Amino acid sequence: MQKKVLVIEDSRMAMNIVVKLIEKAGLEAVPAQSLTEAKHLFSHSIPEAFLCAIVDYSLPDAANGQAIDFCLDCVLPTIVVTGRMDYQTRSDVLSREVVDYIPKENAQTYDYLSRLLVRLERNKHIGVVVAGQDRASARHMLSLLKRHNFTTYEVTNAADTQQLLRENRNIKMVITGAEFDDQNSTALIANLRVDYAKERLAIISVCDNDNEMNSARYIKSGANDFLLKPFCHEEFLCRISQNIELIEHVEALTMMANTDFLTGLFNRRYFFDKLGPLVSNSPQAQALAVIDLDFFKQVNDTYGHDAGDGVLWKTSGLLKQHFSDAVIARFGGEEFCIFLPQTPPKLAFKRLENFRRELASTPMEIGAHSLSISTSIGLVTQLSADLGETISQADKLLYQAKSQGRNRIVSDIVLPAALSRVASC
Ligand SMILES: Nc1nc2c(ncn2[C@@H]2O[C@H](COP(=O)(O)OP(=O)(O)OP(=O)(O)O)[C@@H](O)[C@H]2O)c(=O)[nH]1
Repeated sequence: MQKKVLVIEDSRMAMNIVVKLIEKAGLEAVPAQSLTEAKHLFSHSIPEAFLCAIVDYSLPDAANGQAIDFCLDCVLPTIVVTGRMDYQTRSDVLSREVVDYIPKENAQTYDYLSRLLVRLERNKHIGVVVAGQDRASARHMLSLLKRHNFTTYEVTNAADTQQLLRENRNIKMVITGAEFDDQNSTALIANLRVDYAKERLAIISVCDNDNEMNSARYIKSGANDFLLKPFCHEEFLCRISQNIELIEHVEALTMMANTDFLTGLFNRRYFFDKLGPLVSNSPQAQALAVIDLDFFKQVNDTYGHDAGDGVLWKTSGLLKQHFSDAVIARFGGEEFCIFLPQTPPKLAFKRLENFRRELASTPMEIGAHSLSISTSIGLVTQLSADLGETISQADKLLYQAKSQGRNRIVSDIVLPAALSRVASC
């Protein structure tokens, strides 16, 4: 369900901008020009439907932040956007449990707000561990993180930190302090780095301001960033968000580098990187197949390149359906490669045969056309320790499948006649 954002703002211009940002973030704006209108709208809504509220500090019927209190009483994560930039207003806003305080200073204000909205939705799926902090600091940090929708964990010793990371793949950040029961902070950071690269897990060290050497020690032990105590609410959250955003950028780039844009399947390079070591360690009980669409050039020539793309996309979808436990890659053009882990030869053949039959017997609806598509498959069940060699062997078997008439599997296993017969489609 599309989440809603309550906006309480009396300036028509600011309202228009904020509503556009909300819609751009894929959310639904519920605009109110006064506190009274907001109360009315909210009382007629389902509270759980709201992601957050964006509130002007000063409104005609709520001059001193009463709209903020209303939203907080409704347990709405509240972002305050205001033209008032004086110290008193800022302290007054930040003394409440708001998500953030954003002064309307320039166009960047709205850019920041836009990123914050995206973050609030995404942060729900991101875990942050607060480790080795004194009670008061831990409580303060956890409260700030929860307001930003992060999933939070608190630990007091290094062993629990490592255990938590092993059990929760959603954790992308550890905020370490110096108050560990079993290990010092630099030792924990160095140990975490053995298993988690900087691009996978951000470690932020929070250190006391009384020792200028601490920050450098933590960074040299592997921390991504540090914060000196005492820090302010905004600085803490800006550092957290920037480090999380950096990890997400690297994840997105890695994804782009490893996948095929059209089908979303892995590409050839990733297939070799991931499977090369795996296959060389234990080539037994694995199967690998190269799958190639038949007469695909004719599809392009007859129906156009876009229709060809549609066929590739739909074929990939069917592959994902049939082989959700396998590693599937698009090797290029109309050729796919699939690695089936822990699959005995006959089962591998049967599963590929089911796929081949379904593809060949189900006309593919592409635009106004209904196309018959078939595949030829080369299957290897006795894998060599060298992945490249196995793929060449699968290619040779695929070539045989093509030259024997296409729409069939040729494998390195001896099968009963009934199974190896060409399916009539
Ligand atoms: N639409 C589309 N076509 C592609 C893409 N990549 C390669 N092709 C086309 O795929 C076709 C492959 O043709 P061929 O290698 O002759 O293979 P084929 O027609 O399937 O013939 P056989 O494999 O012998 O059955 C060529 O026309 C390429 O231009 C792509 O990403 N999208």
